[in-house]
Amino acid sequence: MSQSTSSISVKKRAIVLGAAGYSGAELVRLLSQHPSMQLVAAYASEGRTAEPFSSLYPRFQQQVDLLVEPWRDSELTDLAQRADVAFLALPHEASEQLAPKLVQAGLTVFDLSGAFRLKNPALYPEFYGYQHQHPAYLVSAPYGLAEWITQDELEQSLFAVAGCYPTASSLALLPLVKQQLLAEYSVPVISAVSGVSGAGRKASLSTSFCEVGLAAYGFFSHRHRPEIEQCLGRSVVFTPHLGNFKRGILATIVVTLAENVSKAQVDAAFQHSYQHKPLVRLLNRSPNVADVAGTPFCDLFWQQQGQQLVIVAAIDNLLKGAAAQAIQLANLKYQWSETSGLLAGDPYE
Ligand SMILES: NC(=O)C1=CN([C@@H]2O[C@H](COP(=O)(O)OP(=O)(O)OC[C@H]3O[C@@H](n4cnc5c(N)ncnc54)[C@H](OP(=O)(O)O)[C@@H]3O)[C@@H](O)[C@H]2O)C=CC1
Ligand SMILES: CC(=O)N[C@@H](CCC(=O)OP(=O)(O)O)C(=O)O
Repeated sequence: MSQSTSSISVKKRAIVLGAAGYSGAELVRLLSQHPSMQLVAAYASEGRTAEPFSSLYPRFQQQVDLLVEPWRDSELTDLAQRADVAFLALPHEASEQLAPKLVQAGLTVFDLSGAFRLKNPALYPEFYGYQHQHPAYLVSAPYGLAEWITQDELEQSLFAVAGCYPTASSLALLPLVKQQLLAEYSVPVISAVSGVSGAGRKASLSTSFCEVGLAAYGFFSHRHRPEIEQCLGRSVVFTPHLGNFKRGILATIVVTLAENVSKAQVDAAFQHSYQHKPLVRLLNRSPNVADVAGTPFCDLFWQQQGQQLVIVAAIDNLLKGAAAQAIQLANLKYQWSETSGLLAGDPYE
């Protein structure tokens, strides 16, 4: 067997569902350049006609040559003979219906939606507006926060990739929670600003150019609050904001430390958590969304005064908060380099 044939034969064959959307488009871009995965098909909703990816996203002309086809459940027939891995960038309810079918068809599934993130099915009606139909998968699907996932969890076939605001918030807070550095009574206060791509590509008045300024929303009621609380095992106050920029999230988090926690202990908690994690950068200056937009990194910074600690986290919502984290999880699952396919060829302008 020639070298090129043998290297092609070990590649995982990937499909993307939701490829016409913002996070799906990032999956298509990243998978097209991934050394160990081959993107074999990309799908949008059933109502569409097949269209070149580069006509949906003209900046990819002469870079990504692929047809985005309408998804029909008939694709499930013999799918395992054509693909190994599915990345879903779909609305939550569509993912909830499709992911179990894809797993049963024999594929490994990385789901970017919130459909499998919450362990408690009773939370779905309140925070997602529907009754969960597949609670068994809520139990088995690992929560896909890549820096904190365990080897045992990586054995599973369905991954609930962490949400965008929760990725920034939990990466900032978990080192302190794990080292028990927070005051018992401290309720972390998370204020986070997202760019408009966080709301998806579909047109809506509230995200149109002339409407977006800078405003808070979702007070106490956003579906990411229970997700962050589940990840940390403690209550938080979470207030998202929509800002007038395209992509990125900046989360500013205020906590109260336990008595007598030193700066050295706080520094050590972050160093210990992330010293071997290539996609978390610990900064000695305040992070800027401009420095992470178009990258798979989470930038973290903290400042302490007595028992008060402010942590700032910045990510690209579509990358570390979605597509890049899904690929990072696949890299970990298949024991490739954690950053494989994530750092080269960044076309963001
Ligand atoms: N945007 C972000 O920052 C983040 C998004 N996510 C999650 O990723 C998912 C996708 O988000 P986003 O990219 O913003 O969404 P978009 O609205 O930009 O794209 C959604 C995609 O899903 C397709 N789709 C919709 N319904 C169906 C269906 N029933 N069957 C098959 N395909 C369907 C759409 O196809 P068509 O265009 O043909 O309608 C489109 O391609 C969501 O669950 C979101 O919560 C996660 C983290 C961050
Ligand atoms: C700006 C904006 O509207 N953001 C979305 C969250 C982004 C997203 O799609 O959420 P997941 O990460 O859970 O998938 C919102 O507030 O609902």
